[in-house]
Amino acid sequence: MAVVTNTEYGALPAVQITAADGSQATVSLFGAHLLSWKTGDGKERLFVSAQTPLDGSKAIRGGVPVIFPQFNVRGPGLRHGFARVSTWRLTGSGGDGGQSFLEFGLNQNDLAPEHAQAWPHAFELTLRFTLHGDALDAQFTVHNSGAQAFPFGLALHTYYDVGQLAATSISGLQHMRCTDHHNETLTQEHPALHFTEKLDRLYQSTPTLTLNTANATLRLEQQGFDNWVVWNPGQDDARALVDLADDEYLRFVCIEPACADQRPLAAGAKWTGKHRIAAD
Ligand SMILES: O=P(O)(O)OC[C@H]1O[C@H](O)[C@H](O)[C@@H](O)[C@@H]1O
Repeated sequence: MAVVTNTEYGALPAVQITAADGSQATVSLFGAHLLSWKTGDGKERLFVSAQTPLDGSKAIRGGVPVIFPQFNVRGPGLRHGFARVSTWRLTGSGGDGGQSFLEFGLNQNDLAPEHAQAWPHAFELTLRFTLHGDALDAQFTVHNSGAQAFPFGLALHTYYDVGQLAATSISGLQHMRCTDHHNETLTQEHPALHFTEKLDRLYQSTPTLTLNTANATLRLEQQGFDNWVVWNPGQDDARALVDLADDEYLRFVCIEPACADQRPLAAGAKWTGKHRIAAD
């Protein structure tokens, strides 16, 4: 049986689930933010900055920030949206038979007044994390519970602990077109994407990618998302981020299933995206 406990991460109330095989996930209610995912061997798979505030004053730098209702500045509202700075509800937990889950919900009644005013729509977000052997599944649903369509963008902005950036690469993007941070469109020629400088790229989605690090291979799968975003700030941008130590950029990459451009959701409709991260 899975064991679910209430805990704290920094000053943030969090929920921890431990599966029968010892794999474990810790999620703060602030942002429904996955802060730690350990596989059954005890290995931490996610990166969290040592400099990030953990008191709800700011979005958390690391783990899996939930981005909604807009990606970055691709919309009229708050950069990367309000979901990562809102307090969600735990709506379910439990599991057996090798599947242990935590589920979180957020709707318009949970929002701070300034966010509800800036984005005046009725909605219900559901995010379920499931531990499944050496894999973690995230299922993200957006329900338009109002009477009018609304536009949205989103992402699961996952920070992977890669140990050494220089020994890290991503395969599965060869021949894919992408847009970089200069807004230039290019085609990736090499089979593997390496990190030798700042990288901020938006690719069209593919069903599967592989993240290769010095110590691990992770297989990333998605269904329902439009894009993969790949980000590492590089040395100069890392220095400018107050919630990241100067050399921490050498320890993580973000690989994010996303719907970066705003898309409409009709009244009563639901969008669902699925993401699986499987360790070898
Ligand atoms: O600093 P944040 O608001 O968390 O954004 C962090 C990063 O998110 C995404 O990966 C974007 O592609 C980057 O351009 C951005 O810098």
